Amino acid sequence: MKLALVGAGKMGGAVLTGALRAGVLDAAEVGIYHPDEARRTALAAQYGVTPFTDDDIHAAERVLIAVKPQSFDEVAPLIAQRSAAYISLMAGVSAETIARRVGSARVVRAMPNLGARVGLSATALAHLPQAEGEDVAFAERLFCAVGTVYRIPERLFDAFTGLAGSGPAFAAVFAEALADGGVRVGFSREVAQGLAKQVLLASATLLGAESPGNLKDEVASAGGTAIAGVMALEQHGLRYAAMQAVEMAAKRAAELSRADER
Ligand SMILES: NC(=O)C1=CN([C@@H]2O[C@H](COP(=O)(O)OP(=O)(O)OC[C@H]3O[C@@H](n4cnc5c(N)ncnc54)[C@H](O)[C@@H]3O)[C@@H](O)[C@H]2O)C=CC1
Ligand SMILES: O=C(O)[C@@H]1CCC=N1
Repeated sequence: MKLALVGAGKMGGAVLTGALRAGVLDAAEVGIYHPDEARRTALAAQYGVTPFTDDDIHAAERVLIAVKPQSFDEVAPLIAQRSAAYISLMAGVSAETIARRVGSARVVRAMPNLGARVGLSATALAHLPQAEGEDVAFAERLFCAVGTVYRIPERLFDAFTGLAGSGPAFAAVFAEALADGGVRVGFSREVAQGLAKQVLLASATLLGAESPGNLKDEVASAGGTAIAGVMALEQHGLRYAAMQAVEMAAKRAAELSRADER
């Protein structure tokens, strides 16, 4: 079972590392492809796998595409072959488009998030009919190694990208803003950032067992401090801003699906 990774960056690297660690992939059967020889040699050494040449990529049984959507048009002819299965985690590039460009309809589409680095990705999966069976089962094992897999219709991928794929960036902005608030009320940046992170970690863990509304109600006592803060968030439109963030990110994913807007 030879897997070629094309695009060993932040997301491709996270999935590869998690799958090797979980034993879903055997390092001896994985290669990293990059057209630049020095780059593929360095990346392969970094992950303890094989550097893949043009010949190797054309002999691979499966190809994981983890380049930027904007690079796909340039990368597709380099990796195209009829007998391979392709798993893509690119935002906004449809399974049909991938199939057309690589010449194989054995295509599985995934949308993970950076939670993959810590085994907590929420990953969407969808596939073309030709990838039914072992191809999609393989993709499911791969992404289960880095978190939880959700089988959803491909028409919901842009929405999933807006909320789950992009969400860690929104949470990080909120963490940064909380830390700024801490600095404003007198803490050093270092202390404020540490406190903001711990608050989000504790809240995320608590949210594993209860709804967001309940958690808010448990913290916000009558006439207390938290409800005063919640009122400030509402006054300044945090809820609207968060909803718009998801909507705009989903819209951008839809734009990316049109080659001329990538
Ligand atoms: N970063 C994130 O949180 C998420 C990213 N994604 C998707 O993952 C994909 C990659 O994103 P990142 O990892 O963030 O970007 P990145 O820039 O870290 O990784 C892209 C990698 O592709 C490599 N590359 C470029 N051209 C290549 C070629 N011709 N052959 C082989 N490798 C080549 C680059 O050297 C780079 O290491 C994107 O399509 C994005 O939509 C999906 C979900 C979340
Ligand atoms: O490139 C991005 O912004 C995103 C995050 C989710 C998928 N790709």
